[in-house]
Amino acid sequence: MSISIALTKGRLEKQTVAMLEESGYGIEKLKDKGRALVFPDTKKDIRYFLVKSNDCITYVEHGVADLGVVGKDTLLEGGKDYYEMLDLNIGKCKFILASLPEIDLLNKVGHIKIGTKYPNVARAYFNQKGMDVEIIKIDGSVELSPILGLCDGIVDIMETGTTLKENGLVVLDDVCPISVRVIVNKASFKMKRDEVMTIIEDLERIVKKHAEGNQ
Ligand SMILES: Nc1ncnc2c1ncn2[C@@H]1O[C@H](COP(=O)(O)OP(=O)(O)OP(=O)(O)O)[C@@H](O)[C@H]1O
Ligand SMILES: O=P(O)(O)OC[C@H]1O[C@H](OP(=O)(O)OP(=O)(O)O)[C@H](O)[C@@H]1O
Repeated sequence: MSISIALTKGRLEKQTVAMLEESGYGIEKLKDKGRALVFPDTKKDIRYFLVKSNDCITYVEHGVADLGVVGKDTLLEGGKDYYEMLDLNIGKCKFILASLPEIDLLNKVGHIKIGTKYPNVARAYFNQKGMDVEIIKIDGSVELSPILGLCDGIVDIMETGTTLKENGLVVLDDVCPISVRVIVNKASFKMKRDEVMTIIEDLERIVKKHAEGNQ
C-alpha cells in the first residue's frame, strides 16, 4: 500500500532528508527540488510532501499523510490526534523562559506579561508553577518584546543562545527539551501497520547508530 509522508519544510528539511537517505530511502529528488512540494520516492512506494510545521500535524490528523516529521515544539503547542512514534534526535533545541537581567520575573509581584509564539506551551508552564500570567501571542522576533516593553519575559526556542545574547536577554529557566519526532495517523497505524512499522524501524536503526557513534 502506498504511503504519504509530510515533512516540515525550512530549518528541519536538510537534516530530515539526510536521515531518510541514510535509512535507505530514495529521496534524492528532494535535494534539488526548486519550488516543487510533492516528491515520489525513487526506490519505494512512498510520496513526500513539504509543509509548514503546524500543517504537518493537520495533514496527519486528517489522514492525508500517513506519517509526519515535525518538531516537538509544534506537537506541544498543537493537536493531539495522532501517535507519536519516534524521536529522531535531530533539530535539537529547547524551550526557555528569558527576560532582561534586571527583571526578577519568577519572583515579581503583580501583573506579569509573557510574549511567545507558543501560547499553549507558555500557559502550561506557568500553570504548573501556579503563576497567573497574561500571554501575548507574537509571531516572530520574540526577543524584541521585552526590550520594547511589550512584556516582562518570553517563552521561546533557544538553540545556540546567540539571539538571546545579542539582544541582552538571560535565561531564567529551562521549560523543556525539543527534537524532531515522527507522528503517525491513527487509522494508518491500523490499516497500513506493516508499511508504517518498516519506515519507523528503518529510521530507528539510524537513530541508534548515531547515538552509538556519539558515545
Ligand atoms: N533555533 C531554532 N529556532 C526555531 N526552531 C528551531 C531551531 N532549531 C530547531 N528548530 C526546529 O525547527 C522547526 C522549524 O523551524 P522553522 O524556523 O523552519 O519554521 P517555523 O517555526 O514554522 O518558522 P517560520 O514561520 O519562520 O517558517 C521548529 O518547529 C523547531 O522544532
Ligand atoms: O538560540 P539561537 O540559535 O539564536 O536560535 C533561537 C532563535 O531562532 C528562532 O527564531 P527564528 O530564526 O525562527 O526567527 P523568528 O521566529 O524570529 O522568525 C527562535 O525563535 C529564536 O529567536
